[in-house]
Amino acid sequence: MPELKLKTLFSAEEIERQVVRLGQEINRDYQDREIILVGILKGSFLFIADLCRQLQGPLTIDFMRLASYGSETQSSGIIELRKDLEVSIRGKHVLVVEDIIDSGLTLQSLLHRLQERQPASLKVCALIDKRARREVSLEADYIGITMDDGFIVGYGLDYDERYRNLPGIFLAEPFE
Ligand SMILES: O=P(O)(O)OC[C@H]1O[C@H](OP(=O)(O)OP(=O)(O)O)[C@H](O)[C@@H]1O
Ligand code: HPA
Ligand SMILES: [Mg+2]
Repeated sequence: MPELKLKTLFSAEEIERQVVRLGQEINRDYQDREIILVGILKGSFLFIADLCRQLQGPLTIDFMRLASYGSETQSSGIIELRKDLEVSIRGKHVLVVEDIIDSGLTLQSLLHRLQERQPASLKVCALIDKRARREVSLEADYIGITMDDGFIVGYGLDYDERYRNLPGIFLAEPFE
């Protein structure tokens, strides 16, 4: 695979500022209500690790693994469930933690699956909201950073499984 040419879009410091702000908003809204944080693997692993350390109320953490991009830069449209939750969410306050909402297809499939399990509430926190390629009209309840089009990597986001470990978020220039 050729090396991508990367341009800094959001620094680690900017991401940290947004994670702290999101934590404050979530703390204010949930107060002492217990949350089940649902991280969507793999992309959200760094975001949920940082976000959960900003949260002050009682919470538990579980993960789902959904995938549709593989080695492409556009959604295949087929949202594959590779790992389900291990806990029941019935009657619980669920907060989904996503790294990015792009076409919206992953979130649409996810919310459909989770709503059927009758949680007390179901909200979404997304670090990145990329609106240019949205195919379904969905909004997150908590949004870190909004951006225009362009394929990004870093802070959990990959291209063909690489670059997830970068501390900031970068624009992959060949895909602009
Ligand atoms: O709004 P969408 O167009 O559906 O895109 C968003 C989803 O795509 C990516 O997952 P991916 O399929 O790449 O799996 P990964 O998290 O394991 O990288 C990303 O982590 C989101 O879950
Ligand atoms: O821009 C992106 N980068 C990495 N993964 C993604 N999944 C949806 N959009 C993106
Ligand atoms: Mg991916």
